[in-house]
Amino acid sequence: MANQEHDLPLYEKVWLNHPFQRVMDSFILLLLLLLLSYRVFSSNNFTIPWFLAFICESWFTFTWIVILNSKWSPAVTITHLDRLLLRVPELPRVDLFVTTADPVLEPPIITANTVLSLLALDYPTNKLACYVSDDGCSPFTFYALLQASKFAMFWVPFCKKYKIQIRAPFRYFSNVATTKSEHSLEFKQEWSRMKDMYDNLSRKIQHVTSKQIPLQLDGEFAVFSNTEQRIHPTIIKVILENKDGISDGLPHLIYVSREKKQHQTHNYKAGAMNVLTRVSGLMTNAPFMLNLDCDMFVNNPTIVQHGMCILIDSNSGKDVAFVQCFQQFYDGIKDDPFGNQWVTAFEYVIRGMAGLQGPYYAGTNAFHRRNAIYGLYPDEIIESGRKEGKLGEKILIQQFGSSKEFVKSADLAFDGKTYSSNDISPSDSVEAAIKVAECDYERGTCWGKKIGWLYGSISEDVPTGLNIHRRGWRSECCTPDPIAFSGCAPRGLLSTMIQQKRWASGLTVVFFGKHSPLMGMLFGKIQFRAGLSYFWLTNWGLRGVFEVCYAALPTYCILTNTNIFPKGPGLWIPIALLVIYNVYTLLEYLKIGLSVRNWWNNQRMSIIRTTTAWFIGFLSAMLKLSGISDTVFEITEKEPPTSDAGGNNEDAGRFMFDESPVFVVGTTILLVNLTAMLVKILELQPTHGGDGCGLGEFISSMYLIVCYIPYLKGLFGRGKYGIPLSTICKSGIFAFLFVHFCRK
Ligand SMILES: O=c1ccn([C@@H]2O[C@H](COP(=O)(O)OP(=O)(O)O[C@H]3O[C@H](CO)[C@@H](O)[C@H](O)[C@H]3O)[C@@H](O)[C@H]2O)c(=O)[nH]1
Ligand SMILES: [Mn+2]
Repeated sequence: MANQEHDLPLYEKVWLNHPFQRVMDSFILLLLLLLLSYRVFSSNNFTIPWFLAFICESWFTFTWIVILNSKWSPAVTITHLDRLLLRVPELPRVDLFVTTADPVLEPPIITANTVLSLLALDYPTNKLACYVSDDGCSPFTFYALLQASKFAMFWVPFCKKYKIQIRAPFRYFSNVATTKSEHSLEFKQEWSRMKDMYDNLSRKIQHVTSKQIPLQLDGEFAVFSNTEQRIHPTIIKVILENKDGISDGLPHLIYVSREKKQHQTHNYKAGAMNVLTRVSGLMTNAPFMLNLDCDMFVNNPTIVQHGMCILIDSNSGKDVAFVQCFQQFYDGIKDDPFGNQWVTAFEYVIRGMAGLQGPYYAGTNAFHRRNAIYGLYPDEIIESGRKEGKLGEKILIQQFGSSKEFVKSADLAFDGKTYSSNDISPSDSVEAAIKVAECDYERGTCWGKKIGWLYGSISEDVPTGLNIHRRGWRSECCTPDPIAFSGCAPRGLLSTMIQQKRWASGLTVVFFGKHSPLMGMLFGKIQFRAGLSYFWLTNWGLRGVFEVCYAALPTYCILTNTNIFPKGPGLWIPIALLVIYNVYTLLEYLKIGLSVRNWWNNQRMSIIRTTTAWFIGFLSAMLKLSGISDTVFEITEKEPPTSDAGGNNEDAGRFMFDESPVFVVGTTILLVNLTAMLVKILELQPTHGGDGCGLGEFISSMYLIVCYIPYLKGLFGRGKYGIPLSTICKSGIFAFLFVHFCRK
């Protein structure tokens, strides 16, 4: 009987079928092809604009095929915790990674909450170790973790005793009403005690970070004296150590700030992740790792069990390298005005990828198999060991660096062996760990090139995932109820644009680099459809170029009184496309319970984002690829938890601008279109013998203006709600040049 239970699968994968979606997708594709053939076969004219339109539309058709390919075989995974729990003694160890990089943009209280939610996971605590990487080298962050670890001694038992779901205290206390009568008196008392303790904790952290109370850099903190954010030696501190290996205590908690030297690149988050991988390899060497950004917290305390159901399943889990959970956000502004909650992308595209070789790695909310990160191929594993003969120590040192201790741990990881619980005592390995966190450690090794998190792109997540898929691994989504993790999305237009620009730029570098999906398909084991679905993601920057070009065409036509769209019956093709595409996407939104407003906001933002942030991102990627300037990882600002937890301040959802070049592009597009409208209405168009501009161009230009209405308001807005004068001037010059060039 027991044996039989052992054979039951721990998870199942179910493919979904959406016939309506397939019909609509195909119909839209048909219309696109019709439009293309119209262009080819109409003897109308073969002018440059006509040709450009053809190129752009071919691109859009290709993009549509990519999207349709990604969406067509959606799958969900169903995990069986009950079956896993029959094997509790054999549950594998899991190392938990959190990254933070700036105590101002990422308030330490947020990181502390992430860590608290991890410490309180429903998983044997002797099998967990939590590592925090602090690229900010901030005594404040360290202080916050130290205080949080003291609070954890009360918080974790409280959560487990009362089966609390949300174990990040700031969220728990902000949205749970606990004075309900069904709660016992004992619970209410403990609840208030916890709340007082948490308030006290956050007040202390607040006082220190706001420098109301100066932090003395002595004792535990002495290592932080004489450090600068970008120049300091490695600091590793074991904050909590589960010395007796008890399963219902607290996990290990380790603070890591890798060495930084002036003028030495540190490869941003990818560099931090590789250091965490090595440090944890020395200390606990768990076969699996979970990585979270500091702005995410555990929303489902059983999530590690869910993840393990997939990864240790003896059948279909064998070739799964990582398990990706959706990125979902709390306190999202109503109706998603800046389009950064990505609900439909996860629901349709990423679920779709899950039915192919698997979702891409999104940088956070993912469980990784350690030896896959170390470069193992799935077919090198047989049963629990490694098939091929062992790599010699010499080769391992070449690949993994000169730490003998680390090489030994990597060797164990390759063999699928782990340290026995009794051997684990993180504080014994601090010295060796400091060494592997040094700047020069990676020199000449394969870190960041072939193994670990890959360097070179500021969207390190995508090439890292591609590199894993390239070896023939699969990945899976894990979407339990309640949702696995919850985090904060950028709150304003500015931070959204910074994030979008970074993604587009990083993804473009990937697209043209040696870790591109195409290379993975040609020379690696990325399956055809999976590789194609990666195009959806890696093409974001390129999409910006085509959309800017396509946006310029109708205005050019209006200004010069020419046309790119068919006239007469042919006009119905683009019009039908516009209408049907919009109705179809609207239905997609309604189907998963989103509002019409949400749909429109996202629709509009997709135009604004593509033509501005993605376009600029593409340009910056080109500068990087041609070696002119490097790109930097600009960190998204995270809002500290405030008293008005609903985010109901008056600025929420309002468009605010600054002097960033992304707004110059948008304002230019708007100004050019307004000019074109003016020219049309005042009938200032040149007259010539040819075929003049028609309804198609007019509708396109109007549609763009409607999308850009927030910018139109910004032209007249004041203060932060207005587009800065300098931006308007720059855009004015660009717009003038464009109009002038057209009229010539
Ligand atoms: O030098 C750095 C820069 C950033 N980070 C960390 O990277 C994470 C992500 O940074 P954030 O500013 O929050 O960026 P987002 O745009 O929200 O992140 C998304 O995009 C990134 C790639 O651009 C991915 O790494 C993330 O996982 C993904 O959530 C945070 O934990 C940072 O602390 C570092 O550790 N070191
Ligand atoms: Mn983030």
